Amino acid sequence: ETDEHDSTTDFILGVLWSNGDSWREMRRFALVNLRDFGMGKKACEDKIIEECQHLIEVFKDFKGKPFDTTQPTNYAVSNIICSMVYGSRFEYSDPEFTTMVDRTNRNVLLTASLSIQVFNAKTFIEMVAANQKQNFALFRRLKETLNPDMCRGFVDAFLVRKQNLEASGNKNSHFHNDNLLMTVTNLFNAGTETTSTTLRWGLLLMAKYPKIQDRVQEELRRVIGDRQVQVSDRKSLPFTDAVIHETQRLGNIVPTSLPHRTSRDITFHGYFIKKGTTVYPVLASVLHDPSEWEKPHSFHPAHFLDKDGKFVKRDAFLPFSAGRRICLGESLARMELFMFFTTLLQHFRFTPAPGVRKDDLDLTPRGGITLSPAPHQLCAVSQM
Ligand code: HEM
Repeated sequence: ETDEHDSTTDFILGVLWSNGDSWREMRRFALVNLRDFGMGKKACEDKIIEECQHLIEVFKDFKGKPFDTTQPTNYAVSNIICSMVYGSRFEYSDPEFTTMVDRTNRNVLLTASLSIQVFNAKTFIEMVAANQKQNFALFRRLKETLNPDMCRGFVDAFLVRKQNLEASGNKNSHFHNDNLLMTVTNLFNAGTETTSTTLRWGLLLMAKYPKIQDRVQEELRRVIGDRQVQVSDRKSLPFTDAVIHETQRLGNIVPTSLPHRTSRDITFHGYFIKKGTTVYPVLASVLHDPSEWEKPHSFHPAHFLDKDGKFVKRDAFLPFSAGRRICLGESLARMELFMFFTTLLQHFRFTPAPGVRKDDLDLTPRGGITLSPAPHQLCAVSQM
């Protein structure tokens, strides 16, 4: 009964994609088109494989010296959603791209707590406005070169639909410039920081727990060897799959999901909740539930393995939330996490910076709308 997002969501995402018919139509259009542009399919797998190579080059350039993984990981992950939305990836040296990604990343951190939200509201709004300006410039360029018979990405598909509706005299549709901006911003924001943060948790956990990293790398060597990992390999990599799931479970990176609003009066677990009340679905109540998990607060990949080492699904694994507003990008995020994590672990051994003991690697999350690792550096020691 909480299909609606609360208006705080608009503030957090910097957009107005919250409720009613507009949400329904935009969500449907985004899903259909992202699938057309590869979400969950081979085309997307190929894009991720290409992006992995760019990310590997950046990691290699550090030559095993310690570095902060945030920016390159953000850029690589963001490029996947960019290629679906705008129709092309960007170079990591392109300031038009990097400033947009960096601003989004900063804005997520600015939402750390309510008092900081108020304090930072001006900076937040300025950065949202700057990203909007850049998006309008990108839309303009795409519009100038639009070919209705060959859509390059989501923006093209939206513009073509808008033009067709206008040509048929429909002036009241949801396909207007504001909704284009909102939907693109939603996809860009939701599709970058979440997946990148999860991936960085995964690398940090590997440096912190080298014996688990050993087992992942042993499995990758035994099952894959030197060849490129493919999505279809997942079922043959149960330990690695369990590590990725456990990273998402323990990481609990979207701790309060997005604020929802009850669409009618309801009694839930004996509590009366009035229509229109803001509800925060606290995902830790399932992800860290002591009645569901043997070691709720430890990194324990065996949560997802049976006694024979086979992968097992768990009902309380809900990092993407649930219900009608469940994460729209779940299949994309799962594919990205699997492909990026396995490819990086094939190529590199992740260790703490020299002089830092693995026990000193801090797993206390840094707050915000997402929970990310505290600032840290890792060494990526080349294995191939
Ligand atoms: C590990 C990565 C990710 C996690 C943990 C995650 C988690 C979530 C969560 C918890 C929500 C809120 C659901 C609710 O309101 O109950 C959400 C919404 C959403 N996510 Fe994700 N997400 C991830 C990646 C992505 C990606 C890659 C995309 C890109 C397409 C994406 C697009 C969205 C959108 C558009 C919504 C809003 C859906 C709506 O309001 O109808 N997410 N996500």
